[in-house]
Amino acid sequence: MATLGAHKKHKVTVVGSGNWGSTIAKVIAENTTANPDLFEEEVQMWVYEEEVKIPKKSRHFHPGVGSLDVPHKLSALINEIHENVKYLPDISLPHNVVANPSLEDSVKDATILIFNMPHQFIPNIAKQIKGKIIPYARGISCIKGIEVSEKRVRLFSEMLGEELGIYCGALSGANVATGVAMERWCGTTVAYDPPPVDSRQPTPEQTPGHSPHGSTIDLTMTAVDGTAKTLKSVNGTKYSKRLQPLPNDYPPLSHENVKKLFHRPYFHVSMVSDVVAVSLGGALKNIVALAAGFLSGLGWDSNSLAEVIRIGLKEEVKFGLMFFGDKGVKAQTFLEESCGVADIITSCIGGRNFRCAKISVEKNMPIDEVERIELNGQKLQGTSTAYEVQKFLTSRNQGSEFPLFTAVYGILEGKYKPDQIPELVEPKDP
Ligand SMILES: NC(=O)C1=CN([C@@H]2O[C@H](COP(=O)(O)OP(=O)(O)OC[C@H]3O[C@@H](n4cnc5c(N)ncnc54)[C@H](O)[C@@H]3O)[C@@H](O)[C@H]2O)C=CC1
Ligand SMILES: O=C(CO)COP(=O)(O)O
Repeated sequence: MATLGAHKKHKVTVVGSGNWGSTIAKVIAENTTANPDLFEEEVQMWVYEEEVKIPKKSRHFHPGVGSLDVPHKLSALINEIHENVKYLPDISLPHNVVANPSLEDSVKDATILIFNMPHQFIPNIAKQIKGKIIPYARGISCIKGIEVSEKRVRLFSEMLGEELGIYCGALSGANVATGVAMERWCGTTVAYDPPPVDSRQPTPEQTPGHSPHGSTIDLTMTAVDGTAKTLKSVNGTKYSKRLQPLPNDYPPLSHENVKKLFHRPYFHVSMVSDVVAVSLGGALKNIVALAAGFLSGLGWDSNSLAEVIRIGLKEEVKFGLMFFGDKGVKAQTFLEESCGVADIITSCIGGRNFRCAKISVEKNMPIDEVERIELNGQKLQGTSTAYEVQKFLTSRNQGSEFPLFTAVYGILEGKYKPDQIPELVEPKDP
């Protein structure tokens, strides 16, 4: 897409610096360097500050050098040695990744915000940056989780869009972070489907030939003269305030340009418009991976894991169509894209949820305890998602329609044993 007339560049901030947050900052920083006409080279990465010691097994630890054996601020250490020794050890980060411990400062000038942290921390982060970001900023959520309140379930792309008054897309795929960080080939799916925010002057995001909106757009167009009306909803996402068009002096955020922010030779991006399936696939597969881990812990083999994957995929699609059917979700996205089938498979082979669930059965230990011992501060997303999904299904009396999700919840609660999974997921006679 031509960038004629554009003279500003997008400034990108990654909000989060865990295992995946640091990896995606690396990917993006490589791409801002490769695309200097579109993006400012420096990528800010917000770091939840903590004191860390350089591990003795790290290549940065030199015995006898005293300063290396004392606690350091994580953000300062990242900027000094260009490595996140706690959450992404042994991977060099490009020098244009700049760690920033101040959340407000890191986001203040960004036109593109990449949200990438364990989902339980997002509501608090959204509260802190509300009103402190550029009003026409755009977001991409890399978060694999969902937000559940009393009677509704929200994607984090929706939640961030609504709370911050910006458009937010989603990135998700079969992307165990260490493999991506080591530049081993995989695919990912990016959903980016912003509404047309100006009826008279199409925004640069409206790429010819890109007819993105997955479902009927129920929104009030804004006008260029300032008599803009409030956008009510886009694909069902309610915006608390008017969506601001991206000024024309920025390069358009077309699918082509968004892809340039993420695509690498080792990280192949498929652009879609189905934000729901991309977000839900990433969230729900974490529950499925727990089931696979429980069975693997019993010593059951790949046949059992394949059955868990099959049933899990079916429940993902059903959940999407049942609760987000009005938002343009497509079964095809789950079945064909990395964010669906491929993510379930990798997560049931090598993800943290799988590994910790397996160990919890092998050692007969609560999974929270395994998480604490094994993950060095990284967070499991499947356990909280299993509870959140169950809370939502129970409030609608629909738990029995999702037997695998319900079985995982029951195992976490101690109500069932992992070897009961087969009988729990067996279809009941009508
Ligand atoms: N690690 C992986 O292989 C992948 C993870 N994801 C998803 O990416 C998201 C982020 O995960 P990771 O980067 O792996 O995180 P992580 O599991 O490494 O979590 C640790 C992060 O949480 C931060 N943190 C701890 N306490 C905090 C607090 N009170 N407030 C804010 N931040 C706090 C830590 O500073 C650290 O950055 C999750 O939704 C995850 O499901 C997606 C693809 C791959
Ligand atoms: O999302 C992932 C792979 O795509 C990683 O899953 P875990 O959080 O279970 O490690």
